Amino acid sequence: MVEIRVENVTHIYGDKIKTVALRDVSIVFPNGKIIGILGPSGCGKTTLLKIIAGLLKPTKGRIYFDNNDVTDWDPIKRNVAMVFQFPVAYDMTVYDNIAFPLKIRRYPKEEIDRRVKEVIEVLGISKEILNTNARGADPSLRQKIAVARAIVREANVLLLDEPLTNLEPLVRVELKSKLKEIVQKIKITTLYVSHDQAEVLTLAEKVAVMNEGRIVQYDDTSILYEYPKNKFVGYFIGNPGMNYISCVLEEDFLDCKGFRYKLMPNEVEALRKAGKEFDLGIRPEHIKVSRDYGEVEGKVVVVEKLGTAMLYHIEISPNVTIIAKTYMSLNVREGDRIYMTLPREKIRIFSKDGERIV
Ligand SMILES: Nc1ncnc2c1ncn2[C@@H]1O[C@H](COP(=O)(O)OP(=O)(O)OP(=O)(O)O)[C@@H](O)[C@H]1O
Repeated sequence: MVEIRVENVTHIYGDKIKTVALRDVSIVFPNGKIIGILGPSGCGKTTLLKIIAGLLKPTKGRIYFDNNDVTDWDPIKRNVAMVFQFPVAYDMTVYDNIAFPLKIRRYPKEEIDRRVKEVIEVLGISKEILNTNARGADPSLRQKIAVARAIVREANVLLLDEPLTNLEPLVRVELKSKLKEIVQKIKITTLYVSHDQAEVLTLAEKVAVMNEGRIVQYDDTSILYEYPKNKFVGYFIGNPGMNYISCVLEEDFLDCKGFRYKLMPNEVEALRKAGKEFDLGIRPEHIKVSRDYGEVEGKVVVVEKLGTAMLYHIEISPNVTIIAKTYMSLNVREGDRIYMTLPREKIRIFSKDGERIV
């Protein structure tokens, strides 16, 4: 296991039609930790993983494993293990599939046996199927075999690119907790890419959020959620994302059209430096809703269910609708009046160019 340092990496695909996939990315992935990479489709997540693995040479910039500059090393020399969305099962027995990386490195037979036994135990692969052909295995078993093959040798880095995406929900939960257990046990530096933010936020210790080829925030999961650096992260993290209400700074309050938000003296000072117009941000689950009282009044325009939660879309002034998420049913219908309380400690304020100020 190693610390991975990405320094000023830019990657451009194509000669005639150019696509800039990464723009001057610098980031450090600490030794032995599991780090998530989140971002919308096409933001450059897979390109970054391929560059770290040595499958792609960056157009510009360097990659370091500890103090070694590995930019010109091939994937084998880097000793990186990878698991992708569509697991590869070789046309051989389950045992041979798992033992493959050890056999090509000419490990002694007893050592191979010992390691295969260890990983099948951790992953819950039954001994009975070791001699069956892996091609016939169902998708969840094939993915377990792919993970087993990745961890059976002492790789420097484990790269997981959407490893659970094609699995049944129950198997996803099982394999997710096994992955966490494995990374904690063998302390391998792991990068985990997924579209599923809930999956990444529960597995990873720290998460890098990407957008348009850049890292926009790299923090502990609770900080990303509570203190998004900008409006993009506030909206991207969360389900649904953060609400934004545009407002204007007056003497010592924000005029949010439907209501006024009283500011503390230090907030007034910080906002004055940044201009006149802002966006007040609040997460749907932090809004307290009531049929009888609250500081902000609105009209329910849509009621929908999201799993066990209720989402109320509430119009607080013409063209301004926010979403409140609650796990209690209030027995309100579309068209009803509703009242909201916005807890001070949960309110964030962003400049018009999207950066968080308060
Ligand atoms: N081989 C390629 N040739 C040209 N453009 C490419 C190639 N691979 C990726 N791209 C482009 O580079 C950008 C980043 O792609 P990348 O696959 O790294 O994003 P991603 O965040 O992994 O997306 P997804 O979540 O959809 O897999 C996208 O605009 C994509 O279309």
